[in-house]
Amino acid sequence: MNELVVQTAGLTKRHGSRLAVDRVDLTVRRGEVYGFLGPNGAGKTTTLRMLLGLIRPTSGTATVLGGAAGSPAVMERIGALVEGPGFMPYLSGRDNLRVLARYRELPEVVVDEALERVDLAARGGDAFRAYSLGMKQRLGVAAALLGDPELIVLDEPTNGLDPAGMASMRSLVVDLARGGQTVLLSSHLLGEVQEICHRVGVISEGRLLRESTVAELLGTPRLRVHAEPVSEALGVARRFAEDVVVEHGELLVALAPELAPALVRELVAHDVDVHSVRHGDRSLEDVFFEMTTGGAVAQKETVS
Ligand SMILES: Nc1ncnc2c1ncn2[C@@H]1O[C@H](COP(=O)(O)OP(=O)(O)OP(=O)(O)O)[C@@H](O)[C@H]1O
Repeated sequence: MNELVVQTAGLTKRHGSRLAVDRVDLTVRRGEVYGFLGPNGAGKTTTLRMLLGLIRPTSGTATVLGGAAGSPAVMERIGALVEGPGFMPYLSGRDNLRVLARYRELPEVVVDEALERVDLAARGGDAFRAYSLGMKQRLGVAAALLGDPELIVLDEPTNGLDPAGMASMRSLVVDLARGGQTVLLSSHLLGEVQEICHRVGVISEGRLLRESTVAELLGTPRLRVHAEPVSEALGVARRFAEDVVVEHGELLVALAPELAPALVRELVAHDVDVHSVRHGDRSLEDVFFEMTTGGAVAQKETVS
């Protein structure tokens, strides 16, 4: 599981005076779904294109499946949906895949296998132009799956899809990883990354700000406690956890949920009225906002 499928060192791409990707060191491990997460213009597509050898880095290196990014021997083992796939509108989905399979000298059987995996077998005979956006995206993934690649690179695979299309794309990605394939996908959707990725790399303005598991990124779970008087509650809570803040009149306590009953007992023993205790986990969105703006998650009040 710890074998590195992708490793970059100081990967940099400059367009004129603009640094699109700035000294990125990222690692993707075999068998994982890696989420490359960042706002529009952060440098995700540029990085993926360098990993696929579609553009050359200005400096730095990228090793993919043990070889140089973009080398023919490596590309044979990668499937990618990075630029919109160039399908022929009047050919059926199946015939479009047949063309690709023939070009790559793959046996015909891989076409139906790929259609099956993306749940398009029943509509494989329909013309590409008659496909919904979701079906077009799925066909793009099917094209990436031809030849059973070890690494699948998907640039914003759910972009433009409706909620049902997004859900089906997410479950497809999860299935691919279950089948042993490594998936590197980019996204600006935090919830999506939180739901399906094992590890994430957070990129903003060309810099990789952090690379870790989603759980590590979210940190210790928090309890959100509505209790009064707040100053008394704060004093009690600080005996349980170092990290306690007051937010919108409630305490946010960095404490495992199983310790909630003990905290409540102690609050009550100190004549504090406990109105509610909820899980107050930070979302990936909060963490992301903090990282990319360097600001606080929310307005914090100070209580003396
Ligand atoms: N060929 C190019 N010439 C000049 N600037 C470019 C070129 N390609 C990308 N850029 C710039 O590099 C930066 C990173 O772009 P990139 O497409 O990699 O971002 P992204 O994270 O994929 O964003 P999006 O989600 O919008 O696709 C942007 O500021 C973009 O305008």
